Amino acid sequence: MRQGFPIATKGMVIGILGGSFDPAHAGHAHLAREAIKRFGLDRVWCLVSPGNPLKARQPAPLADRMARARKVLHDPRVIVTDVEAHLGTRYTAQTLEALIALYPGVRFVWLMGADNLIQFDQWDRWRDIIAMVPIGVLARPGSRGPARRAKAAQVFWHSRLPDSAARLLPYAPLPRWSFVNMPMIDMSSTAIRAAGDWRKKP
Ligand SMILES: Nc1ncnc2c1ncn2[C@@H]1O[C@H](COP(=O)(O)OP(=O)(O)OP(=O)(O)O)[C@@H](O)[C@H]1O
Ligand SMILES: O=C(O)c1ccc[n+]([C@@H]2O[C@H](COP(=O)([O-])O)[C@@H](O)[C@H]2O)c1
Repeated sequence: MRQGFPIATKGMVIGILGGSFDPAHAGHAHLAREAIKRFGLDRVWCLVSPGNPLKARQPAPLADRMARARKVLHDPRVIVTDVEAHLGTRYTAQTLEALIALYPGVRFVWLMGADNLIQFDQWDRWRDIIAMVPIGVLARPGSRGPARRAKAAQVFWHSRLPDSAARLLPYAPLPRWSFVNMPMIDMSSTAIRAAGDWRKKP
């Protein structure tokens, strides 16, 4: 595998948590651990995005966000990667197409907090994304109700796997998604940024 591309072997089940990670925090680490447990994943790849196409605000430099994410997400099963910068992709549909082609025999699951499901129908080619990989949605404070009423959830309601069957998500026929509840951590990058420049802190 080329430099900058995480290693995966055939048969592995990998959850992909895309995000700005501006900066990474305990909520991300918690989501990754819970996703491994609930969906029976071998690894979680945290894809530190060059920039969310829906966010006008320019994030902190990628290298700073990567360094902080590596500190916060220190778990041997969690890989922090800037693979989108190496692929040259910005939209999730493109990224997934590239990863699926590059890693034959690897099963990918796209992970997101419930807040992302609310605006998922605004993502580029969102219906293609749900046709490409199963989607695991994890509860986030304040977002559970609105996420259930989200357009994507409504349109694909019949494709929802119940929380109790979440371990089947990586293997279920597509389209398939699951919403799992978990003990929630009320943390956000927005709140950390509001408290000051996180790059100046140890
Ligand atoms: N506390 C949390 N609980 C559950 N999911 C979370 C939590 N924080 C972030 N996530 C999820 O992690 C992914 C990446 O999030 P992101 O990097 O945008 O962090 P954020 O805290 O939401 O940032 P911001 O406040 O800048 O929007 C998203 O799918 C988001 O829903
Ligand atoms: O592809 C899109 O249109 C799209 C629109 C909004 C967000 N995303 C992805 O969703 C992930 C979460 O983004 P963020 O900024 O909310 O952390 C990250 O991987 C983004 O690239 C993707």
